[in-house]
Amino acid sequence: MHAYQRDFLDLALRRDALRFGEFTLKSGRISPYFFNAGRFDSGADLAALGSAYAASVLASDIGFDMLFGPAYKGIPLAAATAVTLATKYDRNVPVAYNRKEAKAHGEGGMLIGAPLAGRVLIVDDVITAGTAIRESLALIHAHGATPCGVLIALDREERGQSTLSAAQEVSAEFSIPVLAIARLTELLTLTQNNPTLALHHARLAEYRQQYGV
Ligand SMILES: O=P(O)(O)OC[C@H]1O[C@H](OP(=O)(O)OP(=O)(O)O)[C@H](O)[C@@H]1O
Ligand SMILES: O=C(O)c1cc(=O)[nH]c(=O)[nH]1
Repeated sequence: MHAYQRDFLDLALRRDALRFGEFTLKSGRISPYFFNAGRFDSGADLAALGSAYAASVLASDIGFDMLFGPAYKGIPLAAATAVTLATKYDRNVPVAYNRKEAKAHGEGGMLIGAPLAGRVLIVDDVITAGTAIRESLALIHAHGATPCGVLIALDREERGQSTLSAAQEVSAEFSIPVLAIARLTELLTLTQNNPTLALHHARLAEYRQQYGV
């Protein structure tokens, strides 16, 4: 495990953004753990996340013109990443978000922020079965823009529509990279090696047997 992955998982555990128990997921799967990016709820937390996301994408060879943060939790993550890119790396990129329900008054519509154009990098919190990312990809295509990659904090490494993981499927089907700061693999390593988390390890491993790749 890399130091930046441990730092991210440690922060998530300290903030209770990573919890163990029984959680129903968007896919209907019942999971023994849950990543709630909404717990990164201070300026300092968002700055730390923005730095981790920005560093990950800049260390990759993904070329991008703008960021897109899917509602809801992708919104502050894309914003934090855009702020870091501008303030730390002198790279001012446009940023856009969507609404879950269309707005019928004022400016109206589903999209907020910069028009979707050029190479769009999706910034979200987590990928499970890939539904949210596929919706974002469809939205970007529908606006005539080009998705160029997906940047997430946690890849749960779960099966999508085939025997591949959702991240692998999206990557192969759309010919784009899916970059994650950490994966279930690192979480399993952490829970195995940390005495206070060891009791969760078996349930995570069992869940991986059921839904993982
Ligand atoms: O890969 P998937 O199976 O689609 O699951 C992952 C998605 O589920 C959550 O979104 P959700 O819309 O539930 O919640 P949010 O409004 O809190 O972002 C999460 O933020 C991911 O976007
Ligand atoms: O699959 C989901 O719905 C999901 C999983 C997870 O760990 N965190 C989250 O916000 N959603």
